[in-house]
Amino acid sequence: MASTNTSGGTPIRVGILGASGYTGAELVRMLLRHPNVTIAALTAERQAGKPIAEVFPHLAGYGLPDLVKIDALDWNALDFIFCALPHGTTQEVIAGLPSHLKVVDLSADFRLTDPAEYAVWYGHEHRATDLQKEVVYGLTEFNRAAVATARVVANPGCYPTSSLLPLLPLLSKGLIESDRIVIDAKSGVSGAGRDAKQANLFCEVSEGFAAYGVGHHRHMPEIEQELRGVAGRPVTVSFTPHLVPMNRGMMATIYVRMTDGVTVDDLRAALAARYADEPFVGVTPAGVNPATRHVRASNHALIGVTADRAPGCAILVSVIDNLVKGASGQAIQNMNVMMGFGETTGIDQAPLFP
Ligand SMILES: NC(=O)C1=CN([C@@H]2O[C@H](COP(=O)(O)OP(=O)(O)OC[C@H]3O[C@@H](n4cnc5c(N)ncnc54)[C@H](OP(=O)(O)O)[C@@H]3O)[C@@H](O)[C@H]2O)C=CC1
Ligand SMILES: CC(=O)N[C@@H](CCC(=O)OP(=O)(O)O)C(=O)O
Repeated sequence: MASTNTSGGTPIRVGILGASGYTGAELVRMLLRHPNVTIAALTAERQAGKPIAEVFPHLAGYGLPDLVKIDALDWNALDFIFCALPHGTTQEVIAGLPSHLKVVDLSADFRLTDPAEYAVWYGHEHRATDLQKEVVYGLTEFNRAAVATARVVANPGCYPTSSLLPLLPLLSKGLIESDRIVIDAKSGVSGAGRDAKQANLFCEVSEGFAAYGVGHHRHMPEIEQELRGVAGRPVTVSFTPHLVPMNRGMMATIYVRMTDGVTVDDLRAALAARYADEPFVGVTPAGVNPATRHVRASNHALIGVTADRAPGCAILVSVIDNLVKGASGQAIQNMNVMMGFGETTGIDQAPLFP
């Protein structure tokens, strides 16, 4: 039941570092149906030595390699690496890889281009500043050309992905003010990873929901970095994430002030035009707002635009699946671009509904 190559070419040999985590499992699930890929190596830390089916029973029967420690890998037997390790553990690992390997890093370790800003938000010095200079930020729809020639791509965070997809086109066209952006975001609990933490226990997350990282979440500088790039000046956002009692899914409800003379219909038309040729990003019709279940387990993003009662203001509702477009799906999308495969290959599943 391993993946079969229908393209005629030799499949590339892929290694997944952190395969015993949630994003690692999603990479395996989707890559199993990718015709240009052979899953050649899977790593874990505490779970090393086990068959992956022991850690994830849903992945039994696919002929997958066992989980091993990173230092047991033969890099010469691999062509491409997905790095799905916790942030802070990744910089030295990727900096130490032989140069024939292309890499998509799902962690936050290479997303901030300024190491000084990284040190402020992540609490330690950046450990691979030379490599940082060549890493490309992989919000695919906005960086396709640079991703195509990159050796190492930093996959965006889930909150930044859901926030930037609606905001970048509107800000770059001068349709919204850059100083009045409020992002109220919600994530499913899988966003916190599979590691056991008290805050993620059933009794802590069920039957209620909570804000966290209020006023200081580390995705703020990532969002602001990318908005600054299109605005041409510093942008400060108000961003509050919430943990909601569902396994997967993410919604960013974004409040913006339109520039003088701009209407909500202008915003919707600009987003629809920007994404008309994009396979994974859609804009809902007037009066329709997207829900997380409309993109569940898919690489799709959906954006709704509605007038606010406050004059001159609009509300953008943006949904993704945090584990797919917010992580593993976008990582495969980036691999497809880096390797010259069809961009939707292996990730063209329709959303799972209900
Ligand atoms: N979950 C999400 O929705 C998203 C996650 N991300 C990012 O992707 C990365 C992976 O996230 P996720 O899959 O949720 O994390 P998990 O906690 O579920 O998995 C982490 C993986 O890394 C391994 N690992 C942990 N510590 C080390 C170490 N010191 N050395 C080597 N391997 C180690 C774990 O192995 P073991 O199980 O053996 O301990 C496990 O395989 C993170 O950087 C995360 O921030 C990005 C976007 C969204
Ligand atoms: C629910 C939850 O805890 N979510 C994570 C974000 C997941 C993600 O995208 O984080 P990285 O930047 O680490 O890749 C958080 O808030 O830290």
